[in-house]
Amino acid sequence: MLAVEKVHTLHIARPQADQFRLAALHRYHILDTPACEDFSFLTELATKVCEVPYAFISLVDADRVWIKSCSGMQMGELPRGESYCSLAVLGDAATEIPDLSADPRTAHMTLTVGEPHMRMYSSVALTSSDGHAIGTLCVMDTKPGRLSDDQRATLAKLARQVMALIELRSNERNLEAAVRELELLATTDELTGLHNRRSLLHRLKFEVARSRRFRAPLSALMIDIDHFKKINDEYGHVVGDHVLANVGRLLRENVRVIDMPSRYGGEELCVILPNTPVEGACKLAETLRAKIEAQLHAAGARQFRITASIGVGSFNHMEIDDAEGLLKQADDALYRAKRAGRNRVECGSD
Ligand SMILES: Nc1nc2c(ncn2[C@@H]2O[C@H](COP(=O)(O)OP(=O)(O)OP(=O)(O)O)[C@@H](O)[C@H]2O)c(=O)[nH]1
Repeated sequence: MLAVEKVHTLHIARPQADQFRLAALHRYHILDTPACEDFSFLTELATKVCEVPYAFISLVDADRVWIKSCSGMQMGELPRGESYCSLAVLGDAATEIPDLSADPRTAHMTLTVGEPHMRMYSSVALTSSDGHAIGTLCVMDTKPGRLSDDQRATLAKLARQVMALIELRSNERNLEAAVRELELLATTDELTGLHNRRSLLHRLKFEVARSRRFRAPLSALMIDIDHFKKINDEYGHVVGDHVLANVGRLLRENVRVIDMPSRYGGEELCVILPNTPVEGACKLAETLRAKIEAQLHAAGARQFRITASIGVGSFNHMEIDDAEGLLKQADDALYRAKRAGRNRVECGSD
C-alpha cells in the first residue's frame, strides 16, 4: 500500500526519531558537497526509466531539503515544509502521490501551485546502513498519474545504487582522513609536536637537492639542552618531558613556516633552514638561544630556567655536499659550543 493512502495529517510532523535520522544523514558528510557526474547519471536514468521530465536525489536535513542532483530543472535546496520528500521520509519505503493538487498535504506547496505545477510524485527512500530514511530518489511529472510496477521496481533499484554511491563517497572520505592522520602520526614526535627524525631526514634530502638546483644556501641548527640529565635527576622524567615539550613549542612558534623544526633524538633538536645563509642562521640561533634561556619551566610550585647550546651548519650552493655533511657540520659546531662552556652558539666549520 502506498504511504499517501495512510497519512492523514496536514502538517509535516517530525517523528521523535528524527534526531537519529539526522545523525545518520550527517554521518555521510554529503550535504553541500559539489555536484558530481555519477549522481547526475542516476537522476537522468530515473527520468528515462520512469518516462517523466524530473528526477531528484533529495536529502532531508533539519530545516531544508538539499538536492544532491536533479534532472529537468536546476534546484539547490527547498525549505523542508515545501518539499514532498519531507513527507516521504516519514512514510513507507516507497511513496507515490498521483495528483499533488488533490492531496491536502501537498496542494499548497510552491512546486504544486507555482511553476512548473507538479502533479505526480513518486519516490523511494534512501536508507542508511542503520535503517534511517535520509532522503529520497524521486521522480515528478506535471501530469497526474502513477508509475507502472516495473518502473517503480527499477526506481527502487536505482535508489539502492544512489545509496551505494553515498556510502562509497563517505568511505573514501573516511579513508583519506585516516591516511592523513596516519601520515601525521608517522612524521610527528608525540612529546614535542615537532617533526620526528625520519621526517627530518626525508625533508633534508629534498632541501639539499633543491638548494643545488636553485643555487640557494641551506642551513641547519642542532640544539642540545644543557645538563638535561640533571633536570631529570633533580625534578624527575615527567618534568624533563615538559621541558622538552616547552622548548618544542618555542621552536615551532619562532621559526618561519618553511623552516622545519624537529626532534633529532633524545634532548637534541634540529631546525632545517631552507634558503638561509650562515649569517641568517647564526642570527636565528642566537635569538632562539636567548628565548630558551628566558623561558620559564615549572616543577610543582618551583620555577626554573634552562639553557641550550646550538651548532650551526651551513652550505652555500657552491659547496653543497649532502644531507649528512650538513648535519655533521652542525653537530661539530654544537660539540664546540658544549666544550666552550655551553649556553652559546657556534657557527660553521672549524
Ligand atoms: N625526560 C626526558 N629525558 C630525556 C629524553 N630523551 C633523552 N633524555 C635524557 O637526556 C639526558 C641527556 O644526557 P646527556 O647526554 O648526558 O647530556 P646533558 O645532561 O644534557 O649534558 P650536556 O648535553 O653535555 O649539556 C639523559 O639523561 C636522557 O635520559 C626524553 O624524552 N625525556
